[in-house]
Amino acid sequence: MIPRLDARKIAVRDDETLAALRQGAEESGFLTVRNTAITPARMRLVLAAYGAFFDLPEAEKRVVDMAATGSNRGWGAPQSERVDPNANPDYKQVFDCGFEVPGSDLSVYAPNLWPARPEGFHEVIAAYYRDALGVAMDLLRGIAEAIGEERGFFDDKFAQPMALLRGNYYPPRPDWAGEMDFGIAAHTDYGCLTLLGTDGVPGLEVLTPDGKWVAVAAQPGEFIINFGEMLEIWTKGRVKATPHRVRGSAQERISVPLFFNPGFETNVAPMGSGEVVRAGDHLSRRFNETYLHLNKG
Ligand SMILES: O=C(O)CCC(=O)C(=O)O
Ligand SMILES: [Fe+2]
Repeated sequence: MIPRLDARKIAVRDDETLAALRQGAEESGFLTVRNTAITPARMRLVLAAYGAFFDLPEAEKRVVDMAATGSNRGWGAPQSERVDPNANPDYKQVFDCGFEVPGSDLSVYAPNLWPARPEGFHEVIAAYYRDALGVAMDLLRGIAEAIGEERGFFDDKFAQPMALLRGNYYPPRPDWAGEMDFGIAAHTDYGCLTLLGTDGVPGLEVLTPDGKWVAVAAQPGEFIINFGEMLEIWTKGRVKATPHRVRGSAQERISVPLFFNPGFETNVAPMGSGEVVRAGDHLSRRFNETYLHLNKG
């Protein structure tokens, strides 16, 4: 149901692989990709860096708490985000970093907040951010082709991507957790494409068209790819933004999504509609709805 692809075959435009890529984008809204430029060993290093950060005493994480800022850079405490208004705030913790545009007063391009420890965290994560952007862009070129656009259709729109890299830490599912409590509650991602690395522990569940939640797992080095609201709007519903969630289990878990979003001014209105929906407005609205410290309502 969820296509499992080889990035090397996407690169050489293997017909069968491109057909599976299209099917993943247009039907389930999820697929997996292995053999990208990011090796399993590299991914384990990144997961270990996030793990060491989340292990720090809370007081140290508070130094880079995004709640003290007007943007989403740094640490997000448990219950700091509510992605589903019908569920309780998520029990996960996060660390977010993103694309910086020096001098910009847009919060989506705000400066990153880096913790002093663990040693090497900034270097490991920033280097991964850079390389993951390249992998995501390559996948998006494949998607452009799969939906009948020029291969370079998205290139200029992603020159200053509002790309957000997140480390998610899910502790073992708390014993107080009830029906309305999730590691991350049901949601669709807000942007275009999400490149998700995980430590291999199961937990992600994806909603199928017939209303069933199915588990999707991948080992470090294999990525789960899904698509977000902007790309669904932009492609007139051709590419699917599929709901997903993590309830959590007795095993702790780390996942690392890169949310790959175009530049602020990019028009993501349905292609050819003549309407205007600025990517930055959509993303800012969704951030304001879901991060409790940005919630003005
Ligand atoms: O942890 C996962 O597998 C999914 C995380 C997720 O959906 C998100 O951060 O948007
Ligand atoms: Fe998500």
